[in-house]
Amino acid sequence: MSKNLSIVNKDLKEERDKINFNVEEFTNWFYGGAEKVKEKKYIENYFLSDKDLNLELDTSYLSYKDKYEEAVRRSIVVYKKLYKLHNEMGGTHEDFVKIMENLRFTMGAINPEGNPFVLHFSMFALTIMNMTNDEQKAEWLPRIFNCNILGTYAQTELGHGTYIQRLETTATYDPKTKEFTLNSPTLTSYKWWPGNLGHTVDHAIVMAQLYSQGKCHGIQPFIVQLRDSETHKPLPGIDIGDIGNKVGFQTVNNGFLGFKNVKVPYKNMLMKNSKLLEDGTFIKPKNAKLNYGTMVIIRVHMIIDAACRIAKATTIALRYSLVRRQSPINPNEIEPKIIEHITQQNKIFPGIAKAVVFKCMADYLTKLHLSITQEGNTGNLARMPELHALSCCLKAVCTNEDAKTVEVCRLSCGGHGFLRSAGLDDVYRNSTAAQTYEGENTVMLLQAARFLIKSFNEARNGGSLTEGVKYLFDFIGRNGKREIFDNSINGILRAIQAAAAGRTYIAWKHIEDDKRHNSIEVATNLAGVHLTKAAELHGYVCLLQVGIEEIEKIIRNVSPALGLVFKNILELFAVDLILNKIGDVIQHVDISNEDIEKLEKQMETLFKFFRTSAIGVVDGFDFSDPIIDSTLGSYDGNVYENLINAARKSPLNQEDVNRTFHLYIKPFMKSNL
Ligand SMILES: CCCCCCCCCCCCCCCCCCCCC/C=C/C(=O)SCCNC(=O)CCNC(=O)[C@H](O)C(C)(C)COP(=O)(O)OP(=O)(O)OC[C@H]1O[C@@H](n2cnc3c(N)ncnc32)[C@H](O)[C@@H]1OP(=O)(O)O
Ligand SMILES: Cc1cc2nc3c(=O)[nH]c(=O)nc-3n(C[C@H](O)[C@H](O)[C@H](O)COP(=O)(O)OP(=O)(O)OC[C@H]3O[C@@H](n4cnc5c(N)ncnc54)[C@H](O)[C@@H]3O)c2cc1C
Repeated sequence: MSKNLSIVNKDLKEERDKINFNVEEFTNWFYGGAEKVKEKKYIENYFLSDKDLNLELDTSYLSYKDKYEEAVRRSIVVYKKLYKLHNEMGGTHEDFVKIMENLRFTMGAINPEGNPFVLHFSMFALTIMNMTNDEQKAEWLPRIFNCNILGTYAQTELGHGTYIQRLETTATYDPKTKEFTLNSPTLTSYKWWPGNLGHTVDHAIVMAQLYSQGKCHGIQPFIVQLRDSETHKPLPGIDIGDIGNKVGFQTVNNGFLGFKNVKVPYKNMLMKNSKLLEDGTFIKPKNAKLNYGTMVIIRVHMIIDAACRIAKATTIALRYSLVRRQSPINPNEIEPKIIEHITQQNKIFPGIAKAVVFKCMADYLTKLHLSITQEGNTGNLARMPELHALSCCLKAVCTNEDAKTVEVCRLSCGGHGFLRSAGLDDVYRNSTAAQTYEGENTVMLLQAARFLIKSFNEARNGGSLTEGVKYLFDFIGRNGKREIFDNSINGILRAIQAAAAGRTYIAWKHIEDDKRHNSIEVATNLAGVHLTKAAELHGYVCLLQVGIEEIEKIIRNVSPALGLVFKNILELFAVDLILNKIGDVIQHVDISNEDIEKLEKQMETLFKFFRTSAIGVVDGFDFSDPIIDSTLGSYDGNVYENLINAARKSPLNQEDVNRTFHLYIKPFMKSNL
């Protein structure tokens, strides 16, 4: 997609003239190579240039219902084109995934408040791909791929989202009719939240408690038809609808769903993992948690989403900060660009570094997921808990950081940041939604902490540990002595590791002490705050460790000028991290006041260096103007023209006197009260 062709603001041009590395080289890294960048630009342009999308229409002014209808209309334009492009590209599955992955971000510009088909093209399809036997794949995949049926993933209920073992929807098998009967026995058993469920899809993966031969066999996935394929009317026994207005995701069409004696054929239970014989005999899977697999895949994908939201928000905040002038630093000088205020740099530069490090982590986790899945396909499930713990931990840490950073970016744009046209509100709403969906973040941290405590026990007993938690051995080896701080990047990593291990030890000790008077479960609950802190610190250890490893590799493969920028970014991430976690570090590391002052000074030096590179890095994220969709963050930096133009489009400005004046205001003013 070409940059905006209008004249670039002179302050922004002056900044770009000073960039001392090759921006394109950075972009090539961010998207995985020059070929991928070309592909991304092509796909973006292919979709966004379509006039039928009518992207001129600002949907934020529409009613709830109109927003949904417009989102469906636009999505259909997109998906028709997707299939056309897929055919042109050769029609392989890889081509499809390639388009989908690029489309994910383009979709944000097309449906800023969410995509009413996202669950079909993600959780629904992925569950069928990964949890079915061969016959089921043959039956369902072509229909899903061709969109002859549309589906969602219906797990959460009114009463339970986190504790999925206690979901209440039942699926009772009758071997005589070879059917399941689905029921929602209570109000709290109603499915509640599934995206696209309300009025869009006609099928769902339904997670329900399986009853057979008089016993409950835990939650299992079923594919269930919900609406008639011709009329789209709910089928008999199905009570379905939209859950109403939300904080965000307005056009995702999250829904509710109740069942009353709904019959589902035998072949519709997904049977790759658990199996039910036709006579009703249940055969347990190798690991009961295999049914949670789709959630793991999506959590892995959520890290790159977090990186991209931060990249987008920092692009807006930085470009704006380079053209906005306010408050002279020296009283007799002209007002500087607001970025010259060091506090502004402190708000934005660490965010840019996070986007880069999260992208490194997303690449790492994607590879790890692939390799553990391949092991799983050969029957080796040994590393499933490690992947589960890591994906929970990073999903929580990255989306928490994401929401925090996006909000700081909004604040860094002052009053204008509060305008919808600034483009930060939808990013924030999507960030904060991600803190809850696919596992509430506290709960995710507690899952990761379980793994940490297990590993700590293992380390104490001289057992073996997975690579990512080997630092627990160092802590135990120090035998109560504190880690000595040294001010290098690896020194910072060791300090954060010591803090994470130390907090794990505090949580472990808390549990051990409380166990004397309580059950292990109660003792674990009482240690909850320590456990979440330990898991959070562990997440930062992983990010820094992977950041160091990946960025060292990158530096070896890019030009020296870009290498220096990456080095600067890594140090920014590390120093910002240790200063933010200094309380935890002080508890477990021998670090002096002078060391801390040195770190603070180092941060200032890092800011100074990054001051000239920052614009190159955010330009290198390569968000085109339609994707940025921001009056403050467009490539040309013409923020004031953009702001007034956007304001003029307000529906209230389409007439110079609003009817409420004659209806209410004038009579009120003339009434003399
Ligand atoms: C048409 C063609 C398409 C082609 C497709 C191509 C697609 C390619 C592109 C893909 C693009 C992707 C795009 C992504 C965008 C997606 C946008 C999505 C929009 C939003 C959708 C939102 C959806 C949802 O929210 S779905 C609902 C999610 N719900 C949750 O997350 C619930 C959270 N709760 C849990 O996960 C569990 O209940 C848990 C883990 C908290 C506890 O479970 P439990 O059974 O009660 O477990 P417990 O007894 O406590 O034991 C813990 C024990 O179990 C181990 N464990 C748990 N889970 C796992 C696991 N998954 N794997 C391995 N082990 C696991 C855990 O380790 C503990 O072990 P021990 O400590 O040893 O006991
Ligand atoms: C935008 C959005 C989209 C969604 N899309 C889907 C979808 O497509 N399909 C689907 O099935 N679901 C979907 N969900 C549901 C989502 O997965 C759940 O809301 C989420 O897993 C949290 O569960 P909950 O709502 O039951 O929260 P609760 O578990 O009730 O959480 C409430 C509070 O209790 C705390 N808490 C709960 N359990 C524990 C514990 N064990 N230890 C400590 N604290 C605890 C939590 O930390 C939280 O503070 C969506 C949700 C949202 C917001």
